Amino acid sequence: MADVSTKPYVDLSRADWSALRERTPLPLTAAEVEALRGLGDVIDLDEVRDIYLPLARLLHLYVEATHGLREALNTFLTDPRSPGSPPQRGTPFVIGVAGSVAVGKSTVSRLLQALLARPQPEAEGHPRPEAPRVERVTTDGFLLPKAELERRGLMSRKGFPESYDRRALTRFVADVKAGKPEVTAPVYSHLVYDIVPGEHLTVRRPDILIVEGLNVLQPALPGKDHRTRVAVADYFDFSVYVDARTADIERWYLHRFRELRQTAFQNPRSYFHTYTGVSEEEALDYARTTWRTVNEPNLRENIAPTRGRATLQLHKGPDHTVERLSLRKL
Ligand SMILES: Nc1ncnc2c1ncn2[C@@H]1O[C@H](COP(=O)(O)OP(=O)(O)O)[C@@H](O)[C@H]1O
Ligand SMILES: CC(C)(COP(=O)(O)O)[C@@H](O)C(=O)NCCC(=O)O
Repeated sequence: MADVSTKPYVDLSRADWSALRERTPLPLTAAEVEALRGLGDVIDLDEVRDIYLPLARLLHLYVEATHGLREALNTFLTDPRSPGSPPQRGTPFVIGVAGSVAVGKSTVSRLLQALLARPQPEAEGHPRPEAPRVERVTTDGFLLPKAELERRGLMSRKGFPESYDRRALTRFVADVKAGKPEVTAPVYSHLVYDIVPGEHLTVRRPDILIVEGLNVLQPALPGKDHRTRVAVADYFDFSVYVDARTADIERWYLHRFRELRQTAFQNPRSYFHTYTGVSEEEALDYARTTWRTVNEPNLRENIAPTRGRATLQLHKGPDHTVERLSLRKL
């Protein structure tokens, strides 16, 4: 597995990576397997064991290392003239999850949330740490409201960087990262295809925050005054790019649309309810057009170019199983 190349990433085959699970303590208990099944996704349990358990272990190592850095910072900041000067409190560890529409970001994020929230093993000489509190937010809450997208002529650019209130998203993550006791985010409804007026989600100083969205690895826009602005990714301690071949992602997108037509779209309040009253072929034609004119160009122009900014790239095969991984060297 030795990697002597000068590339910024270490490439690991599935076999290399899954061998690391031998070093991952705490295999899943039967109750945890049941709980994971209850997440609502069809996740193969071998995949959880071979790919996502080692990933959760790696993330815990990063969290611990970050705590170590904070202690070093506190030592540095301690004023020798007033030894009682207050130490900096720990701030949440922030993980970004990026990738195309329908590549599996939500599934990976929900899984990581469940795995990271498991109680951690006792380290020698230390009391058993409490199970971390892990919160998850999706960036769709920061999409501009439908009326505003219509006003700006952006309805066919939904998911493109300009369809979001990027400042509000960055401010949200900056506030969480800074340790604010309560930070709120707007909520998007896939049912009505719009922001829900008056609804918010509140994040209260979690140990770990997962921020999932198409554009979370986008660099900052240059400021009007040419001063550098910050982007949401500047607050990430770790990031994952979920990668797959475009033809596979299109197939997953169409498959999900077909499933939603049998379930969520049946609700008369659904924005897509009309697609339950036409033939499957007609409904799929609409989905294919949305893929070809919105989601695929967004992937090509905006999302895929951010892949090289991620700490870890998961490369999926046609059946969602991870075939290879690229882990950034520090
Ligand atoms: N690991 C996986 N195994 C099987 N199916 C998956 C997996 N990940 C995602 N899917 C399926 O692929 C589709 C897209 O996944 P989703 O997590 O909703 O994507 P995104 O959040 O990127 O839009 C869904 O139908 C989901 O059930
Ligand atoms: C809501 C989305 C922009 C994704 O949001 P996000 O990743 O920011 O949470 C996307 O799922 C979407 O609805 N795109 C519009 C095109 C389509 O209907 O597929």
